[in-house]
Amino acid sequence: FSTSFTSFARGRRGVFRIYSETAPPVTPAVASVPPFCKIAFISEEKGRGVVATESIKANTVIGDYEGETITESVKDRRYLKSREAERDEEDHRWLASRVERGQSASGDYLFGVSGVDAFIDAEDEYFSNWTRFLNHADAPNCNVKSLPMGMSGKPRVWFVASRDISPGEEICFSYGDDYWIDDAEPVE
Ligand SMILES: C[S@@+](CC[C@H](N)C(=O)[O-])C[C@H]1O[C@@H](n2cnc3c(N)ncnc32)[C@H](O)[C@@H]1O
Repeated sequence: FSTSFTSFARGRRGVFRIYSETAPPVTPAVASVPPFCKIAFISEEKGRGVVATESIKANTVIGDYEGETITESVKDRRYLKSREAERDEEDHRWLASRVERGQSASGDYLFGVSGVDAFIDAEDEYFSNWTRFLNHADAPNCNVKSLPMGMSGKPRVWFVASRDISPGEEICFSYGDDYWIDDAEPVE
């Protein structure tokens, strides 16, 4: 099964700069980082990312992409400007909760899982884990895999090292061409 990474608000980089001048809060996503890597500020363009602190062997499963599992129609109401008017009370509560907790709502952390009407939204750091900080690279050192249903009964998306990774290297995967459709271009 293939999986696509989705962005709805390319160019809204402001959301990534909010924390760049002050220490970011230790959210559950930040606290979940495993011993073999750390979350670090990479650059103004990329924001934060994940850097290996230990050697990681090729084919190591490095982690699962965790977040809120939502349907395509919920995803569209939350993030598409053209569908904003269709938001129901729950959608409004969801947005207010993000704002209250200082969480962005850019739509840049969505994984569409093939074979099922499901997107994993890892934008909210209180409902996701460290893998939300993995940045894109054209020549990545890890691959992404997915299944429409894992042992939890929900879709499963996970990352596997595609080659040996050395301490100090940024851990990245390829978001795919569809992610960078608007004005923004990835940097290496
Ligand atoms: C899933 S987030 C990755 C974590 C993000 N860097 C952060 O600080 O929360 C995806 C966003 O990171 C930035 N990004 C990731 N890889 C990039 C790259 N190679 N070049 C430029 N921006 C990148 C873009 O703003 C993109 O929308």
